[in-house]
Amino acid sequence: MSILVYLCNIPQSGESTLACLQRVQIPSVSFPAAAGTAACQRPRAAPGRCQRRRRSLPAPPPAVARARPSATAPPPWPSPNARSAPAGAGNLPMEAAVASTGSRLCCSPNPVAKQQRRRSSRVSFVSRPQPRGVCCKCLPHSYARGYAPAVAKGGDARSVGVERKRLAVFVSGGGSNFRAIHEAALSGVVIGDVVALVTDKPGDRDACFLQLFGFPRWGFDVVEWIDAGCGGAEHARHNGIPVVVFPKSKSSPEGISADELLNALRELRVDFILLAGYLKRIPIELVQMYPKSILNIHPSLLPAFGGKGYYGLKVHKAVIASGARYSGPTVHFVDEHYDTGRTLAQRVVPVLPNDTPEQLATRVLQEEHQVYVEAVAALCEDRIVWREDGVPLIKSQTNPNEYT
Ligand SMILES: Nc1nc2c(c(=O)[nH]1)N[C@@H](CN(C=O)c1ccc(C(=O)N[C@@H](CCC(=O)O)C(=O)O)cc1)CN2
Ligand SMILES: NCC(=O)N[C@@H]1O[C@H](COP(=O)([O-])[O-])[C@@H](O)[C@H]1O
Repeated sequence: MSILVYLCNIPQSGESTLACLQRVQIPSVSFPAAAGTAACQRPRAAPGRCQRRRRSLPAPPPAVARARPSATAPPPWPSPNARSAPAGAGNLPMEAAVASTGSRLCCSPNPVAKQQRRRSSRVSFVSRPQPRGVCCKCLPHSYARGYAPAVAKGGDARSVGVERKRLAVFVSGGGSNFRAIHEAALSGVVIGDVVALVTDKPGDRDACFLQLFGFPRWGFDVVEWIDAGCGGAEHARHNGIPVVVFPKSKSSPEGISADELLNALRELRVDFILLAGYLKRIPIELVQMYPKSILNIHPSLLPAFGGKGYYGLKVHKAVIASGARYSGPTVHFVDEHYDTGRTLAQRVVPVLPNDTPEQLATRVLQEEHQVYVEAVAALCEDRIVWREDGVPLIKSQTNPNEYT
């Protein structure tokens, strides 16, 4: 049995390998791998040279093979007429009454599903410092329990007693929202760690850019291109974050199946999934395994301009063509359909009379980076409360009686 382990020279000048691994929160592992699992993505632009080394490893213990998550159906949304959420319906005991609305609030997410996801991993792994830093790569269902992430600098009183949440971010393109979330996690604004980047576009920058913005933008400055667009997977590789390719497709044959993805997320002990410009539908098995635990950011004021066909510049073109005077991003929980999950947060920006789709996209994107980080910070601090009619609210960090 053998896997490819790519060793890269990640350490910065004068930095020890271990310090480097702690800085980028990268596991230093070599582990058994099951045959035929998706290969990891080779880092492309890592600072040092990547050396490709084939190693033979013992076959994985049988326990590692294809353990399947037992997803539980999500609790039914409480009926608007319900006096209170049904017991055990995924809501914790009432948290408080909100004077302004007279409604009652409950907590989430569903502790039962969360407990199931946290079932101890049966993966054993051999962890030893690599001679020259480690690029990454976990093979999906044999991923070793990660290196305990270093506590991000900037941790403050908010983080005392709050367990750092483990985040998987899904991207298809440039990844500016992913980078904003990752930077917020490293700075301590978000009490969590990005432990995986999932993408359907692991590295084909042209296709990814075309995909997201729907047209070629050849001939403009490459730096702008990288900054503005296809870099989600690149940023992950640069920062030692494992990249998982999902789904499998002709353009990404190394991708994994939905079952393998569920397994990988459970092995990674992921608490929350954050979609950030991901263009594929999240399968219902994943939605059921992560009730009230998957967020998405959409670049319009949902429910307007959402659903199948509404992504990237297509959204902004439709907004401008409609004559709408305002637009803005929506952060919402994800259900099995495109953009129909419960809205959690929105920001508003003006649509100017001579706006081009690109100009509006830029204005909206600036707000996305802020509102998504705020929503993810609230999610990681358990500050999301669910009104009895099923509307999620964000409890203020400073005033527990204030909600948005
Ligand atoms: N189960 C869910 N999956 C996803 C959701 C969701 O709300 N529920 N959100 C999308 C993100 N998104 C809008 O925010 C979105 C992405 C893509 C599309 C779309 O029409 N896609 C095309 C295929 C595009 C491609 O593969 O290049 C399509 O399905 O025909 C609409 C909305 C992420 N997943
Ligand atoms: N319907 C989904 C959709 O259109 N998502 C949008 O894709 C862009 C991704 O940018 P990023 O890769 O720079 O974060 C963002 O504007 C996001 O709202």
